Amino acid sequence: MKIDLRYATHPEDAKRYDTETLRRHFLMESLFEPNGILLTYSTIDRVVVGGVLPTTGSVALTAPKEIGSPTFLARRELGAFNIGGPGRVVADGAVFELANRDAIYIGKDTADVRFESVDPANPARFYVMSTPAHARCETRLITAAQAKTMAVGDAAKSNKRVINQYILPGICDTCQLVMGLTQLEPGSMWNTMPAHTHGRRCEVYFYFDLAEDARVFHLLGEPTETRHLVVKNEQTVISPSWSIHSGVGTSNYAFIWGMGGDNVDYTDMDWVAMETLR
Ligand SMILES: O=C[C@H](O)[C@@H](O)CC(=O)C(=O)O
Ligand SMILES: [Zn+2]
Repeated sequence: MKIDLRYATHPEDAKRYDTETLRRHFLMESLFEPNGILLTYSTIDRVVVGGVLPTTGSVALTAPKEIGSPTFLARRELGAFNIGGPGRVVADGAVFELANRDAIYIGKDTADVRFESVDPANPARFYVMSTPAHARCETRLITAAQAKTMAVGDAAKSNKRVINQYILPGICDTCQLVMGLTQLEPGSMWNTMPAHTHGRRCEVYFYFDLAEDARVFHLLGEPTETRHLVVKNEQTVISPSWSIHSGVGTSNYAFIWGMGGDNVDYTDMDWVAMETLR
């Protein structure tokens, strides 16, 4: 396992960052390594995000020093989405089968977590996100069919997409972790415009299902001080609570969003009027 430490940033500092500095603080460029776990630990809401790519072996979630506990989930909860071939998560001996786009919520106190692929030639790819948790919610599989879907946007605005909510109260009990997956329709490239912030929570976007030469111009920054990051397939951007998080692609794409912070109310967003954006 490799874990990269990132620190929180004040928006007055962030507005002076050049491209390279923005990328160093807010972008995770690489998440997958065969039979490995690549994580980023951010002091923003103490979220941990990353990827697990089991091929021939069973990949165990160990607790590096940054986690500060004997096991990874002693004081945390975790969500994992499979974006690859058929996979398996084993949580304290209980086996969960995850097809493509199925997710699992793993509750606090789960001591032993392992990730596996059914077929090493068509490996599972798990995108994971973890937040601190101080109560145990039940570990459970949320299949793509069980997610709550919301069709939003329209083709004339190039933002027709389906927001799939997976880890949210009412669908799956959780302490502070909230996660879902948004799929853009062919011909639609914009997500989340008009944009919003939510001072109560940070948000992480993991973009995937992009062709090798496709890019998403991810928008971040305070609404009156926007910046962009050019993002490619399977890259991740962290948005502090003061930042918008929106993007436009050179093609359609999908992304997994996840939040951590002070509430688990999906609708708690501060919408930004177009007139305000700079
Ligand atoms: O706070 C919620 C999030 O930003 C996302 O759910 C937005 C999103 O998936 C979309 O607009 O497509
Ligand atoms: Zn948001």
